Amino acid sequence: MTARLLDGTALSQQMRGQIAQRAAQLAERGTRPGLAVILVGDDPASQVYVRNKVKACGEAGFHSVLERYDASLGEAELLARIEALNADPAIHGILVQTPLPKHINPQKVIATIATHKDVDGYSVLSGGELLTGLPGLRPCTPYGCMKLIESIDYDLRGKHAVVIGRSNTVGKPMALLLLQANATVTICHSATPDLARHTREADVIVAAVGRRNTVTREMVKPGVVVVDVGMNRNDAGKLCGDVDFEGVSQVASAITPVPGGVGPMTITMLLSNTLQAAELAAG
Ligand SMILES: NC(=O)C1=CN([C@@H]2O[C@H](COP(=O)(O)OP(=O)(O)OC[C@H]3O[C@@H](n4cnc5c(N)ncnc54)[C@H](OP(=O)(O)O)[C@@H]3O)[C@@H](O)[C@H]2O)C=CC1
Ligand SMILES: Nc1nc(=O)c2c([nH]1)NC[C@@H]1CN(c3ccc(C(=O)N[C@@H](CCC(=O)O)C(=O)O)cc3)C=[N+]21
Repeated sequence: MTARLLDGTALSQQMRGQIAQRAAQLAERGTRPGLAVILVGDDPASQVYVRNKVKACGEAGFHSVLERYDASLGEAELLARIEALNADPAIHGILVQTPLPKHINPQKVIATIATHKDVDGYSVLSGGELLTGLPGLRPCTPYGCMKLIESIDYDLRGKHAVVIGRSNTVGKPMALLLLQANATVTICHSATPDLARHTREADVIVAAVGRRNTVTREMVKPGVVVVDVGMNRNDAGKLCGDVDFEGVSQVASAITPVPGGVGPMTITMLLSNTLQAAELAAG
């Protein structure tokens, strides 16, 4: 069997068209969605991601600002900048790109962003809203993974979903979204002794580890749906995910590519969250 491609580029294009339309309607009522992206330091991957985010904002008709600071920026100065953006009515979403330099505490940064502008969905309140099933801003990457699964009308009810990875930004919220969609969810991590024992039982696998070839063909059952969040480089320097795409795509029923899968959807859901925040602000 050859798997169906869960094409994040195509789904993003479609969704961003709809987002741009809603943004134009909101702009007619006097509110243009606005996103502020803050980048501290010169991590090359982060530079690519923030550029993609700002470009996507422009294409959707959003207002956006990119603030770049030297890695030596003090924590207090960063927090003061965030406070200023909290008070800026033209800004509906604030994103501080991670990783941050070691002298800056990311928890403090997240806690300083006004909750209603936390379009990453990283705040304690957003986490609690997700946990309890209340409406709120969902973390972009897991939210995008759900949209990819929904795009093929796959019904998660009663299915066994295995999430590999338990970070606060990807693995944990991913597991909660799958649970909310009525899947039976297993969360695996670095202390899981026999990963393959779990993945072999899975109807759906979401891999969010950061290590290539974490999921190989022998580890999955035929027909599995595979969502690959990982962003790694192979020996040739090429971008690749956590899943051996070549092997697994021969037995899976659907699989995301890297690049062109979850990555573009993360940015699409960032636009969606920013629009949602702007619509709420406009009343
Ligand atoms: N496409 C996109 O939009 C995005 C991609 N990413 C990518 O996704 C990947 C994961 O990101 P993130 O969650 O932030 O990473 P973290 O490093 O925060 O988390 C990785 C998780 O993987 C677990 N893990 C590590 N080794 C193994 C193993 N051998 N078996 C099972 N689990 C393991 C860790 O377990 P433990 O908790 O025990 O340490 C941890 O929970 C990275 O490649 C990142 O670049 C991230 C965000 C967005
Ligand atoms: N506050 C914060 N919010 C984030 O959402 C956030 C973050 N920090 N830090 C890093 C991770 C990673 N992340 C990606 C976004 C887009 C692509 C993306 O567009 N990927 C393209 C390829 C890009 C390339 O060519 O390198 C693709 O997969 O097709 C990847 C990764 C967001 N993150």
